[in-house]
Amino acid sequence: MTTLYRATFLHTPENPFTHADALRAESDGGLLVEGGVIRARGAFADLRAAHPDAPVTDLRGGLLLPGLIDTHVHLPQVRVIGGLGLPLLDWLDQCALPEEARMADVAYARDVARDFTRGLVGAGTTTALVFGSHFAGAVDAFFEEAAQTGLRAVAGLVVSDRLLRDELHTTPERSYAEGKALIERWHGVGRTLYAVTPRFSLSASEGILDACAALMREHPGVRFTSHINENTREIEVVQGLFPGARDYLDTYERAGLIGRHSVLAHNVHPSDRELGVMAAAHCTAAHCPCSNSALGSGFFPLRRHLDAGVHVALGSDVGGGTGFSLLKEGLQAHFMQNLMPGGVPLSPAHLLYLATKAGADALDLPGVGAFEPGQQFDAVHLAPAPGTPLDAVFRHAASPERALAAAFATGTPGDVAQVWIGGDVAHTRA
Ligand SMILES: O=c1[nH]c(=O)c2nc[nH]c2[nH]1
Ligand SMILES: [Zn+2]
Repeated sequence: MTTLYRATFLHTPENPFTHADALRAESDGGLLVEGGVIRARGAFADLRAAHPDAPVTDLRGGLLLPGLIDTHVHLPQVRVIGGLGLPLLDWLDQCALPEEARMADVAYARDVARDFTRGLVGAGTTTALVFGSHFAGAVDAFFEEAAQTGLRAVAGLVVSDRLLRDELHTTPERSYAEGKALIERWHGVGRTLYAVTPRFSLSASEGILDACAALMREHPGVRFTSHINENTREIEVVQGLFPGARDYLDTYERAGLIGRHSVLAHNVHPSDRELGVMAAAHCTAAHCPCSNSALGSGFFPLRRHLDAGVHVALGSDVGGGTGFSLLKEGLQAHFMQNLMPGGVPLSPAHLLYLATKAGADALDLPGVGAFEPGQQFDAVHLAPAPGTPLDAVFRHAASPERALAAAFATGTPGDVAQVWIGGDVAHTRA
C-alpha cells in the first residue's frame, strides 16, 4: 500500500555536532511511503506531480518528526515514576527495587508491560533500548507486548548476583541459561533485538559479567547495556568491589563487554581514560538529564564526551527519570548545558538529533532515525490541541526550526496526535 504524507517535517540525517546545516526541513513536504518504507521525499507539490494517484494523508498544521529513540528506560519502573529527592542508592532501595521484585508475578508483569509500552509509544517513542526485568517471564511478557504494539524493542534480562534484594539475585549459570533461551526466542524476531544487561557493576560479580560476555561472544549482534559513573557514592562502592580495576569502565572492559554495540547509561563522572576507551570502542553514552536532575547525580559533561569523540544519545531513564517524553529530556539537556560551566549550547537541531538519529546510530539501526528514502516510516505527528500555547506558536512560527524549538520547550505526550512504526499506526491520541 502506498501513501503520500503531506506535512511540515524536520529530520537530522547528519550529526549537527560535526556537520553544519544538519537540520533538514520542508515546510510543505511530502513523504511517499510504500509498504512501510519511505520511497521518496521532497516538496509536496513535486511528489504529487510524480505520483498523481497516490492517496494523500494531510498532516498540515503540526510537525512530523522521525520516531523518537529512547536509549535508556526501565520496564519495571513505570509505576514508581516520581520518587523525587533521593540519591541513587537510596532511591533504588526505597522506590525501584521493591517494585522490581513484584515482576516475579507474570500477570503483574504483563500489566506493567502494557502501561510501559503505551507510555513509550504515546510519547512518540518508536524504538527503545529497554532495561527489562530480573525475571525471565516478565521479559517474555514485555517482548510479547512490544510485538503487539509494534514497538522496536531492544531489551534483555537484567542480571545481578549481589547487594540488591535476594529475590532479584541470580547466579552466573542461571543468568547464562535464561539469557540464551531469551536470545533464541526473541533476538532478530520481528522488530525485537536482545540486549545483554547486567544491572551495574555494583550488583554484578566478575562471574556474572563473564557469563554476560559468553552470551555476547556466542550470539554476535546482540546488544549490550548497563549503567556507569552515575553517582559518586556508587562509584566508590564499585572501586571497593573491583580493587584491580582501573576505573568503572574497566569492570566491563576486562570482561570483554565494551564495543560498537554497547550503550552505557549516565557517565556523569567519567575519567579521561574512560572517555578515550569509549570513543575508540565506538560505544555510546546514554544521557538521561531528567534522571540526573531528579536523583541529584550531577551535570553530564557533554563537552568532554564530544571532545573525546564519544557518541551520545538520549534516554528517559524512567523511573529515575520523570516520564517518557524525549522532548522533555531534550529540554532538560538544554537547561543543564546552559547552567553548567563549559556546557554545550544545544540548538533545536542538536536536540532532534539526540532524540532520533543518535539513538539509531547507538543501536546500529540504519533503517530508522531520519526520513531518508529506504528507511522505515517511523514517525511522530505533533499536533497540539487548538487553543493551547504550542498551537499558537505553531500557527505563528517564523520557520519550522522555531516550531521545533517550541515543541522541545513546551511539548508533551498530549501533543502527540499519531505515531507510525514501519508504516503502521501504533498510537492515535484519544
Ligand atoms: O538510574 C538508575 N536506575 C536504576 O534502576 C539503576 N540500577 C542501577 N543503577 C541505576 N541507575
Ligand atoms: Zn537506568
